[in-house]
Parts: sequence; structure tokens; C-alpha cells
Amino acid sequence: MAVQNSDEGRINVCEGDMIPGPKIREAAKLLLQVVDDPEMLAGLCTHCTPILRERLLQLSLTSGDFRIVNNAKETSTEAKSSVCKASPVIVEKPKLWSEESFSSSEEDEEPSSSRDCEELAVECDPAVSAPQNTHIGVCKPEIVQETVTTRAFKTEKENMQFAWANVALPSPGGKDDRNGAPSPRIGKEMKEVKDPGPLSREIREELRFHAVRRKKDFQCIEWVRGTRMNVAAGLELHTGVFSTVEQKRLVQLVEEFQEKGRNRLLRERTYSEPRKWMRGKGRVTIQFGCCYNYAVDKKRNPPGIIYDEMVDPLPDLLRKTIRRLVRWHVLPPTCVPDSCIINIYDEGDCIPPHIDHHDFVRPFCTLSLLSECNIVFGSELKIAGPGEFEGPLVVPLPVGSVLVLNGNGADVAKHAVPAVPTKRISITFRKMDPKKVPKGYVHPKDLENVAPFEVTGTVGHPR
Ligand SMILES: O=C(O)CCC(=O)C(=O)O
Ligand SMILES: [Fe+2]
Repeated sequence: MAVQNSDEGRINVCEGDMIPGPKIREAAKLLLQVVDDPEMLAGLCTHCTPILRERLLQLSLTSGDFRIVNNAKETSTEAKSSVCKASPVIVEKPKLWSEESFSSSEEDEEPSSSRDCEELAVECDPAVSAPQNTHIGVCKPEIVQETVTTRAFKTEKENMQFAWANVALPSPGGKDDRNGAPSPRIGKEMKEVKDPGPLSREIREELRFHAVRRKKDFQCIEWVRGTRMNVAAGLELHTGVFSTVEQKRLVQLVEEFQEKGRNRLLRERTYSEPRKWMRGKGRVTIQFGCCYNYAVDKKRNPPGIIYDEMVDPLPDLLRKTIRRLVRWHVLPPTCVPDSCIINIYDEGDCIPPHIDHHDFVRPFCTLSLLSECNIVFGSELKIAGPGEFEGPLVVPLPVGSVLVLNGNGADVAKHAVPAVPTKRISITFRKMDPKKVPKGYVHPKDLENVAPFEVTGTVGHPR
């Protein structure tokens, strides 16, 4: 249902006006709840929508008051021409990885380049930009900026000339966070602005938790063994679970382990780099927690988890990732993954049609990194050529998204990733069937009793 516009509560904002931070945060939280309304989104492409959501989220997390520095009509051209050169708004960086820091130190800061990337997602490679939904149609940066700065906020309320380019946010001490230099947008008067202090970790986590998008209504009706059914039932796609910075850290970790694997610094079966003798053959895999055998191996082990083969244990960052998945309601606490397989796809690499082995319990999930690709589902998948697979359901996997496989989607439908157009990394997290846990496996303490995040209802409603 479309959101109804109402003239009540219309706000006139003039240059120099101060808007108290709590009001802005409250407005941003409200907008976050209706941001997916079709009327709100009219004219926005699917690339812009997550950016708008991310920006609203940033606003809902900022501390300090806001001053309108000029009006939207004047600045929309300025914004258009300067978008790629400078951040149009100085926003206090919300703490990332809110439950726990990816790094050992709470205060660990990102290098300025990655922070710029967070703030100016439109300027960055879409492959590492804000969480995205499907990626249909690509906007030029200027167009994205124009859309975000004017159209999204103007709508019927012409008087509410609220635009990113028009707002200056004081950061503590009047400094630009990114390089410590005084911000050109913050004048003397801004020093008088009272900073209500940072939001608590719990509120930050709840806000980010509420911004996660969850698609659970996949449909693919097929006749299977005489029964008509939805073979996609049980599939879920979650976006916005990992920030761009968190994704970058995960990619870094994968690259570090790939390097160690190449240098034979990992257990023998942790890292595997098959010989590629034709297109669609082979992709690098890194396994943690258990050794999964794809096909009968040299020692005649059947496919499945090998009982007497050890691989390296799950690194700290991947255990944190698992906790995030459970805390943020992507996987149930009854199914905390204790193993994972990283697939590194170079351009042209693929994964052929398969159903994941039942040595792993359901549900399980796959995190997509670096670039978007399609995954195909169906009770029968056609092999149309080397690395070319076709099926009745094609699901685009946005960068940073998590696909959960359960029910028919995991056990009736096969899935395959056709040859990818560009390098991609996926991490599949799975819990071993307790009867199949390999010899010598030590269960990590921090994966015991992982509790899902409790929704307090103070911030918004789950989607
Ligand atoms: O790379 C993907 O998205 C799928 C990976 C997969 O199907 C698997 O590891 O079993
Ligand atoms: Fe799979």
C-alpha cells in the first residue's frame, strides 16, 4: 500500500536554520520504515534505492544538530558537478560491525579510502559499494546524486528543501573525520552546537538490524514426481547484513588465506586449486572446519565429510561472521554453522548443478562478495555448454547478500552458478550433521549459545 501524503506537519526550512539532531534522527527512522514504499521509490532505480536506505540509516545514526547551509535549488547543480570530487555531506561515521568490531580493537578505524567509499558509495566500484538489491540498469554517478539529493526528498513537500548537499553535520571538535582538517562546511557558529553524544551500541545494532532486507517469497512452480510444488520454497535472500567495510575485510581475509594456501602454509586439504583444463572447470576452494570431498578421491573416500582428514579451523573473522548471521536472524540458533567453504571464482569459473550433501544440516547459507552473479534453481537444470547452466528460476545475487537454502530450495531444486562474468568470492556456511563431525574437530567456544538479537521495538519494526 502506498504511503499517504499529508500536509500536516509540513516543515519550512531556511538557510541557516538549525534542526535538532533528535528530530532528524526521528525523521530518518520514520523514512527508513517507508523507504520501500512504491511512491517513495518512484523514479529511483534499483541501484539508488539501497543508497537512499544507507544514507537514511547514516542520518538515523548521527549525533549532533544540523544546519541548513543553502537551498536545494542552488545546490543541486553544484552537487551534480562536484559529486565525484568531494563528499557532499560530512556525516559522522556510524560504528560498523555494531555487535563487535571485526578488528581486535574497538577503536580501530578504517583507512580514509574505505571510509570515503562508505560515504560516497556512488563514486566507488559498484562491486564494493553499498548493499544492493538486484542490479538492473546502472546510473551514472551524477544521476544517482541528483536523485538522492532532490527528488527523493522534495516529492509533494516543495517547502522541505532538504538535500544532502545542503546539510552540514558537525563532527566532534569541528573536524572533518576523514583527515583531521577543519571542515570547510563547519563555521564558528557550529562550535556552539550541542552534541547529544553517541548512540549506544545496542541502538546502533538495532538500527542496522532493521535495515536488513529479507526476501522470502521465491516462487518456482514445477511438477516433481507427480506433485505440483514450489521448488523455491525455503529460499531467502538477505541484503544489508554486512557493510561495505565488513565485506572488504572478508575479501582481505580470503586473499590472505589464498596466499597462504599457494605458499603451502595451510593444511593440505584446506586449500585446493584444481587445474583448469577447460572453461567452466575448476575454481579455488578454501575449507575450514571439515574436509568436504566433492567426488571419490585418491584414497577412495566417498563424497561427503571425510572423517579422518583435518583442515584448518574457522578463523576468528569467519566465526564473527557466523555470529552476525545468527544474531541478525539470517540463520536460526539451532543451526549455527561450524564449517565453511570459500569459493574463489575467476572470470568464467562456475559451480555445476548440485544439491548440497546431507552431511550438512539445513538451512545453510552463502555470502556473495566482490561481484554480482546469477544462481539458477530447478528440479532439472540444463547444461547448455561449458559453464552454461539453465533453469526455471534465476536469482541475481547482489554483492554482500546472503542466500539461505532450506526446504525445497535446498533439497528438491538443484542449484548452479553459471560461468561468472568477473571475479567473485562466495562463502558457504554450513553446520555439520553431528554424526559426521570429523576426528579431532574442536568446537569453537564462541559458536556455542549464540543468541538472536532481541528486538526491543524502540527503533522500528522488522520487515
Ligand atoms: O557460489 C555460490 O553462490 C554457490 C556455492 C555453492 O553452491 C556451494 O558451495 O555449495
Ligand atoms: Fe551448493
